[in-house]
Amino acid sequence: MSAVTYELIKTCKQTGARLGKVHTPHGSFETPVFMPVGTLATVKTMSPEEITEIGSKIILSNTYHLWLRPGEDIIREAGGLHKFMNWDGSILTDSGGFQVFSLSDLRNIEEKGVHFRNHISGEKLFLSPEKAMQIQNALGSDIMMAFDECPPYPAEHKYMKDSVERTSRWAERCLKAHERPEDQGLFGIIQGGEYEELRKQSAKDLTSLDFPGYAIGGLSVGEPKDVMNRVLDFTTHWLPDNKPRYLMGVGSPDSLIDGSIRGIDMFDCVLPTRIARNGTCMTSNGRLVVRNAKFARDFSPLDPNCNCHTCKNYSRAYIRHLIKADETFGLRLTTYHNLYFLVKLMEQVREAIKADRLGDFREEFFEQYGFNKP
Ligand SMILES: Nc1cc(CSc2ncc[nH]2)c2nc(N)[nH]c(=O)c2c1
Repeated sequence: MSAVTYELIKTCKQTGARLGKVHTPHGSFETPVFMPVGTLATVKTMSPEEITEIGSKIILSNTYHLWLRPGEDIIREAGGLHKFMNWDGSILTDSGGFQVFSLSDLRNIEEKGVHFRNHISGEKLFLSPEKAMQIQNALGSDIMMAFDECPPYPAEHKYMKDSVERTSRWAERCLKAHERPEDQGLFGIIQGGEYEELRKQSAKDLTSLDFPGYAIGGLSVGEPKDVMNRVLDFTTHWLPDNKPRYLMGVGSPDSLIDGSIRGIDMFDCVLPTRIARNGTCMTSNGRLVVRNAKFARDFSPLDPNCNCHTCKNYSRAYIRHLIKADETFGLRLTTYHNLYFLVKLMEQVREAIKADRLGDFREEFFEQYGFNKP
């Protein structure tokens, strides 16, 4: 019995969206779901209690970062990542390959794994499918990701084909190296760029290995949104209905809705927490850059339609003042609001699926948020 199982509850009659539930050793969560990112064992500026208060039941963390600092041995000795960070919900950890390519130089990828330079100390390091499994086993995450290569966008077909075939061989090595599949679910990651037959090959290779869930990787790497949507349209066809589908690194409110419409169940993105730290907020009427001078005497909430702690207690003028004064409390208020906004957005998506009207909801949300503006 896998540690992670999926329950398909219903499919939206108006779109390809699915209402489901994922069960892990640390609880269950409804899908489609947005997962806050806590790269270094914290969702930046938020306490675990606040993440729970916002309504999140699963967060992400990073194998690469925690391996480098503080080291998986310390986290293992603490009793695992849940105990170390005092979070008793579910945790998904990415496998490190993507972070090596986005953070380190001196990268040399070969069949055995990836040689690179530690982006903090400069020392030469090596990460392999086996090492990525060993680290995630030590972290004790509920959902582990296979070690993959996420090629740059765009990539030549020949390079992408060789990379997909290596990522499939690495996936098999991950399954062999994974110590406790009964305690931690391991998801395979589909690659293949924008090439339909490579996405089909990757999906067939990985679904033949029968992972408890599948991620669609290699997207949200700079490609236009219509390319991402086209790749989703044909890739989900080759994924089983009874397993979760996780679109990595996505995203913005429009991509969360469009990905849900295309049958994606799980999303993550650093966007809401990252833009919050420079004073940019997501609101039901579009983005609001609260540090702008025009809000200096605006005593209304960030979003008049939001019931979050920030919007019920603090004004744009006050939050602008804190951000301009580099007061940490300001970042906490914007981060709390942005995460609450996306968690609530996914609740609305799930409600729209229940009512078989996600297509109508998309039109209403896009209109109010301003996505349709030329
Ligand atoms: N866009 C994108 C984002 C991420 C990071 S997801 C994440 N890790 C930690 C937080 N969020 C990816 N990760 C992997 N392993 N493979 C990918 O193809 C890929 C693509």
